[in-house]
Amino acid sequence: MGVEVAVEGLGKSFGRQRIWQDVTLTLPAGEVSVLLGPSGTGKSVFLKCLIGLLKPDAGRILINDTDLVRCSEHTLYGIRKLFGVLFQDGALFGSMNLYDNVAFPLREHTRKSETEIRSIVSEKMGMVGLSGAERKLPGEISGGMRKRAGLARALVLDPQIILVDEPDSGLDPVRTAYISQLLLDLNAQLDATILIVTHNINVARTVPDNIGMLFRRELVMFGPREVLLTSEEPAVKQFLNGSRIGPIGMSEEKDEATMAAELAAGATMVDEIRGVPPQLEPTPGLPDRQAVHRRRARVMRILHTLPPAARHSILASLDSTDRFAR
Ligand SMILES: Nc1ncnc2c1ncn2[C@@H]1O[C@H](COP(=O)(O)OP(=O)(O)OP(=O)(O)O)[C@@H](O)[C@H]1O
Repeated sequence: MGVEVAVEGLGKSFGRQRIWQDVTLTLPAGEVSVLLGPSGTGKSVFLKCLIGLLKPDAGRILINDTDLVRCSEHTLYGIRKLFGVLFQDGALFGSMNLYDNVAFPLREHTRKSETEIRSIVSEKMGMVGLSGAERKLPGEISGGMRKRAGLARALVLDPQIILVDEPDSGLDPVRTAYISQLLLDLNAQLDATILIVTHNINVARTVPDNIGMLFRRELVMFGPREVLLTSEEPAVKQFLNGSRIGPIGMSEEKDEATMAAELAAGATMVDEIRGVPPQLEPTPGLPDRQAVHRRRARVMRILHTLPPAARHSILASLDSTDRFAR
């Protein structure tokens, strides 16, 4: 099963530019979480802090009781092996075919024989639907295939935490739907903790168990998907509706005067989308997601702390058996 990642009071600046501060959240073990936020709010910086590529200025990142922010290089090297990362463009080596790209971490970090490597590479390429494409070069395949190859490479060391940076960037809506399904299927098969960074509203609405959002250099909220999807917080509503109306402006945030002028002019969101759509389920034939059962128990424990709309939505999503069992 995946491991929990607890982030406490994290802050990061570059020189005098503060990216975000006081970010506190827990990625529950084995669950799928999404981190949303307008462009430039520091989502990728957050991912890089999680894997120790950037050092936060404040706070802690706890994994298996080790604080990544303060541990030795040696310990960090060990903890990094728990992670699989899919970077935006797949980050493949252009001169290597897909097989060698996917095999690369195994050849670098393990002493496995070429026979063992062949079996792992073909298993992972099969999982992402790329069997048969082993001899292709990254330049010869589509962006969607490159992402899937990057995902296969992220999986070869059997990660317990998978970080995915904008799986939808550069993909059409149909390919985005396929990669969304793939991420959920992988969660069912591996039970790994997954964090997806995106600004794709459909991915946020249908894939994760938990959602958070960065805005104005802070984490606006993080919690069960129902909390953010039913939120009345203006920035969250605006973002989920992809609307110009609200506090998010062209260059991150609007001033009060502009917002007041919009309201005075009677601006409203066109066709506002509300409610909590059903979450994607694993492809038939795959195992159940273990995370669903753990999450249900976890959410029921914190139900009384959640806003009424989220509570209502969670209770409505439970079937009669669940209600009976409570
Ligand atoms: N190594 C770095 N040195 C200095 N500034 C950086 C560095 N990396 C990122 N930044 C700055 O941090 C801010 C946040 O960048 P980041 O790429 O994390 O945003 P993002 O939310 O992922 O954006 P997008 O959705 O557009 O990908 C930007 O202003 C960027 O210029």
